[in-house]
Amino acid sequence: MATGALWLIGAGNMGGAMLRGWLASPGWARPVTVIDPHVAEVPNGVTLLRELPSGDEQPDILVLAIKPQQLGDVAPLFAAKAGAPRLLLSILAGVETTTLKNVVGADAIVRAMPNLPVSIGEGVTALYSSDADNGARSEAAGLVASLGLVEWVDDEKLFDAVTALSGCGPGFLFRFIEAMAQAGEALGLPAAQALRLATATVKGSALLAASSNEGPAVLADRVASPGGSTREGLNVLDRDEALKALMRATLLAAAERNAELAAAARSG
Ligand SMILES: NC(=O)C1=CN([C@@H]2O[C@H](COP(=O)(O)OP(=O)(O)OC[C@H]3O[C@@H](n4cnc5c(N)ncnc54)[C@H](O)[C@@H]3O)[C@@H](O)[C@H]2O)C=CC1
Ligand SMILES: O=C(O)[C@@H]1CCC=N1
Repeated sequence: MATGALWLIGAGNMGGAMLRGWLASPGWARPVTVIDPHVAEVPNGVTLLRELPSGDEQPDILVLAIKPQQLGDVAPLFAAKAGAPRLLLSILAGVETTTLKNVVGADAIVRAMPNLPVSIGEGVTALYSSDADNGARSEAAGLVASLGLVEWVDDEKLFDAVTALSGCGPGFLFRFIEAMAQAGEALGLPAAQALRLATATVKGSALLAASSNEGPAVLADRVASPGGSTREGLNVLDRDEALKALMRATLLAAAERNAELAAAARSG
């Protein structure tokens, strides 16, 4: 297991989730420094700094996990440094490689789009790099492998799409669970019980879909006996492609926002 120092700039919702995932992964051996002016505490063994150290010291791996709108705050600190990290892993939605190269630099830059379940090793991390060699690519992939599924994206233009799907996706699914539970409640179930049923149903269905050789359309048909109640419910979701149209509009709105964030970061 690699042992070079890792600096994590920003340990909020997502940086914190990655940190928890890494520290829980077997054999994790890198010394970690969190740089965050606001985070209340960090796990045992992790160093906390309130700002990027001045001077030319650089880590082996720098993980950038601030908000895209906060990039301008750290830019002058990086500009003042003579060197650059060996590998930069940026999880900033929308912010492109060219912008990262201008602001931070690094021998190799890899964009990563994780999602919140990385904190329990069940996440998805999409990766893209225009300049990393095979060694740096496998190092980046190895870094996130313990956090769940890893998928490379070949074209940076598709990064906004994976961000909308798997990066934002947990947010949409949490909303779905909430809506399903509330619908159960409207049919008379106690709220807490409805939430338990909805959460376990989504979990079990996702596990089954992930382990099955059959696609979700076939699996849905397995639940829907002809003339039965599931079919009546599916008819509501399928009428005028109601659910599909809603998901298309949802992902499009998220992808368009990523493109706006990229444009803002480009213009500094
Ligand atoms: N929340 C999510 O599910 C996902 C977020 N992302 C990306 O992760 C990044 C962070 O998002 P969240 O964690 O949700 O935001 P957040 O607001 O929870 O975390 C940002 C952290 O950065 C810290 N910070 C602010 N200014 C700083 C500075 N100058 N130096 C060091 N740290 C600073 C804040 O104190 C905070 O702890 C964003 O770029 C977002 O696009 C990517 C995938 C999923
Ligand atoms: O909402 C956001 O901007 C970030 C990007 C992916 C998930 N959360």
